Amino acid sequence: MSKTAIISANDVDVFYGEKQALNKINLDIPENKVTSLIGPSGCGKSTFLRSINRMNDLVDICRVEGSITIKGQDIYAPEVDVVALRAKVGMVFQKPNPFPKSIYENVAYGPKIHGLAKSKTDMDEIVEWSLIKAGLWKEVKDRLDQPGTGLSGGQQQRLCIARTIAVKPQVVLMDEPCSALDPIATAIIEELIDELRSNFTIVIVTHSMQQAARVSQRTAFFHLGELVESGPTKSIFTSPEDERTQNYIMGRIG
Ligand SMILES: Nc1ncnc2c1ncn2[C@@H]1O[C@H](COP(=O)(O)OP(=O)(O)OP(=O)(O)O)[C@@H](O)[C@H]1O
Repeated sequence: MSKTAIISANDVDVFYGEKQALNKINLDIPENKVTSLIGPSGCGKSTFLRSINRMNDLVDICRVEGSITIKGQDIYAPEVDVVALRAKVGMVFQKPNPFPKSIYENVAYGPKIHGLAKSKTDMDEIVEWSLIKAGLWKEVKDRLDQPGTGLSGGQQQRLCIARTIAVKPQVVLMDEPCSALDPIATAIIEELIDELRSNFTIVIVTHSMQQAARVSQRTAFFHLGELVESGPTKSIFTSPEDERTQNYIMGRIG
């Protein structure tokens, strides 16, 4: 594991039943940077992302082998509390999915179940901090009691980001967080991702190479369940070492 890596995947294999979706993945993910996972459809990007917070545990037929460590701790060790792990490694999904509750309650939910606020004042502060960090505070501060589902798609996605960061995770996983958004909402989220990396380590799956180039410092290219290469985003896009990466970047595959 390199010195600056917060997440380290070592020989990770993932199977769905008999079918192997990931083959011997070795990847170090550095702290306080944005790492994007790119590659053609079905190459295993989401599977890898979901193995970082054990979301794959929810799929009965899914089996993970090898090891993934976060700050040196094996997240698949038997003593790991998966609920606590998912607070430490939060996730933002493709489609904004706020709870059918108020804006305030959407953000307060995580801190409440993890006992992070001792008083209403504490909770108010956490909610405000999270909404500010998610770039949503100004737009919603006068209507915190209104339903989160009443916001626009882009605002809902920022609400989901606020909800994720409210429990102060170390890592935020994002699975195509802009794919349901228009270009303006996408640009706002991309700017936000750049700001968030000072507090969090971000791993993002994206189909858009332009997005990977805009938001990430590191890029990992997956193909048919293999990690073909990874490195600084600029090098991956301007001088990839492997022909498969080159072909993907030139639009010849995927
Ligand atoms: N729940 C599941 N059950 C069975 N097979 C699955 C499941 N989820 C994914 N797979 C298979 O694992 C492989 C990798 O899928 P995955 O969704 O990780 O790829 P991806 O690169 O994220 O694709 P996309 O870009 O289309 O989202 C595919 O062959 C897919 O069919």
